[in-house]
Amino acid sequence: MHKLTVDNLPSFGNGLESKAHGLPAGTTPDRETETVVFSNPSSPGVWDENKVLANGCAQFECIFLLRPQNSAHAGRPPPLPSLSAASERKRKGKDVNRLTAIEAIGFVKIKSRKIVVACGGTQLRTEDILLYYNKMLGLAIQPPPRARPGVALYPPPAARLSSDTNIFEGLARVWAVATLIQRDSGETLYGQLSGRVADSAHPLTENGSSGSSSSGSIDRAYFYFPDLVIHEPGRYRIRISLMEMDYSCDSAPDGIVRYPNCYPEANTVDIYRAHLTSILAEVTGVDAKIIYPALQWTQTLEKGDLVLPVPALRIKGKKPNELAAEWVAKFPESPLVYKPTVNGTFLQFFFKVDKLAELLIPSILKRGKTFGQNKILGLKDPEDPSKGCKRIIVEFSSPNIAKPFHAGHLRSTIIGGFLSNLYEGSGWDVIRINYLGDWGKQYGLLALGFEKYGSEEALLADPINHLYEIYVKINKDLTKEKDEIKALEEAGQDATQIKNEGLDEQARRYFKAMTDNDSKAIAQWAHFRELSIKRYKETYARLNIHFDDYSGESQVKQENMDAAAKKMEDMGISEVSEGAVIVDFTKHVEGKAGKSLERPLIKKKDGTALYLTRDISEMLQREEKYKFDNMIYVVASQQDLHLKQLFKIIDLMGYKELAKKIQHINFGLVLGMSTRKGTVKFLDDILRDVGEKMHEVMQKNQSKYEQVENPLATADILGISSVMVQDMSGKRQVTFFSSV
Ligand SMILES: NC(=[NH2+])NCCC[C@H](N)C(=O)O
Repeated sequence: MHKLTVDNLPSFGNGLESKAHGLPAGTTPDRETETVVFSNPSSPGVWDENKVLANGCAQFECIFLLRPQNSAHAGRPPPLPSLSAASERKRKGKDVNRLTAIEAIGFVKIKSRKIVVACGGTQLRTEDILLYYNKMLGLAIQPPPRARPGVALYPPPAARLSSDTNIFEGLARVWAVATLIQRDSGETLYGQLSGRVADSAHPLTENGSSGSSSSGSIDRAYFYFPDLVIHEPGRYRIRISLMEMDYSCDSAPDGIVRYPNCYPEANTVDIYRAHLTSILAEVTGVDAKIIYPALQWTQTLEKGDLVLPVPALRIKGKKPNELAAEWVAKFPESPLVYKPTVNGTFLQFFFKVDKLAELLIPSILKRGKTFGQNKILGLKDPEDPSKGCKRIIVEFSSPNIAKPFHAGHLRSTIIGGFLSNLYEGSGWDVIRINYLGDWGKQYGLLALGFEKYGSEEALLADPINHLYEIYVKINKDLTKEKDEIKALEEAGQDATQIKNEGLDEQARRYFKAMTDNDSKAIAQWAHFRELSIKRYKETYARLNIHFDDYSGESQVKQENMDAAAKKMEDMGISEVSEGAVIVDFTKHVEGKAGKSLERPLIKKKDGTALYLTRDISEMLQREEKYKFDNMIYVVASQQDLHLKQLFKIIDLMGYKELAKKIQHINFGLVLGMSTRKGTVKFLDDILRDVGEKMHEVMQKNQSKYEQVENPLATADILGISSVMVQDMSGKRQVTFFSSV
């Protein structure tokens, strides 16, 4: 961009303005005079309360009489354009000389500092001028002395802003926009003025360099329009409008429509959506409320930054592509977007890049770590923050103690972590729950295994791996026992003794002791659980993930399961089948849907509860404990059926409100997650492996590698990040292959 400083800012220079400024003719105003012309009470631009317009803007104006004469500026005026015979005739017939009369008008609204232009609003139009400051502002406009149709105005119009208060801090949000107006009728002439019609403020400090102000001095800024072209001869006024974006959004003044879901203060793209909506409402004649939600993000940038599917505007009787072409033809010049393009039945919008950067970068700098967050979304009542925010439970990761932390758990951890952060960034109160697999007969078996193979020392040193080793060993023993029983029975021999005293029976009894609250059994189990959680926490911390509640299957209270079972029985949801309790969905849900839900077990013959039984009561417990507004289960799609059964049972039990609040977020499995070493069993191993792989890759470029300060730690972070990013970049429901 052309860079201006105080010294090369084109000066007024031709003496004509001095007349308009009340200075003796022929004098070239010095810089100070130029700048403060409108705050000079004797100048024509004096503030006049009587001119407060209906829209709340005060207007003061200064007419510059422009006649041909030698200008004093250094640059040469551009050559006259060669005019076509037709326009030459038109020009002569209308007795318009080659110069276009230009009038500059400044509008300044002086009121409270509150201002809304783009805030959820519709007002980001070139003709809108809303600058609210609590102190007087001076606006000086320097029009060019000559203007020729079809040739860039020269010297380019520039506007200066001055204030005796500090305006620099708000300057990133101030823009000036040039609009061409028919001199007599006052009509706004879209399409007749081209070039860059909008500019953001360039701070101007006393010493001439851009930057922050020194306190006590007058803050000044300038706006510059280097390439404005008026196409047809005529008499015009150029209006320079100042506008300030207000991203704070705590209130919208009367008359400004707020689209639902429009948060420009949090999301710069919403400024564009609001802006496009106001233009499109005019161009299409469709209600803005229909247009705004129809403007969508694109998947890839070559399709534009925003698209409008034309059929979404529900216009009957015309083909969408014809409508699109019509609208493009009518689309006015915009400071923010290029003319849209038609692609099939879509209108594609491309943002003007320099403006986007000017809007986006200050917003990023200002908001720092909170950039991208929008806490309003999570409010119970967006109009009244005192009512508090909504609460969501995200249940994710949920590994099983003493069993491998497999790829499914990893994906659940990553997706659940992201979801939690997204909700948190959206202002929800997020409760992260890890629902551990920590209950059932297998934990009785694990305790027996520990008696046989365990060591307290090894347990303390590495609980997760040690418990897993024991689990593998004791399961081997169990398989052996089962084989023995099978062999005996096949040989027609009696296997009762093994059945009554074997490992399986002992495990059952041990687990029974656990459910009966036997203190010794419970203490041992709790010890395993605590040590495992401690280690999990350390690993999760490497992923920047934490949980608010380590719940688990063990935490479901027996009395709650009894109550739920009774309720299901009373309501006729469950029934006894071959000594066990089941839910036969074909009896409750008609047709195919009922059939596909199958006939899950609720209680085994021996009266013990199952995975599904525990999930039912756990959900009711969570509702009681957390009084959540929504709950998400992040679980692999392998368990789709389980969760469908769970949700349906809750619905059948009459918890209709609860049933509406719960959601299963599933995902495909990651296949081929084994690694080169074939030793990946736990999250720690996965993270170690990806770190090592990353380190290998880094070493391939030795010269770069040497520049890395702490290569191992860097590789570790890069490895973890790549695992997370790779997961999120793939489609959630797709099963994909991955190998380290
Ligand atoms: N509420 C639930 N059932 N959550 C899913 C738990 C996942 C289970 N622990 C597993 O590893 O398969």
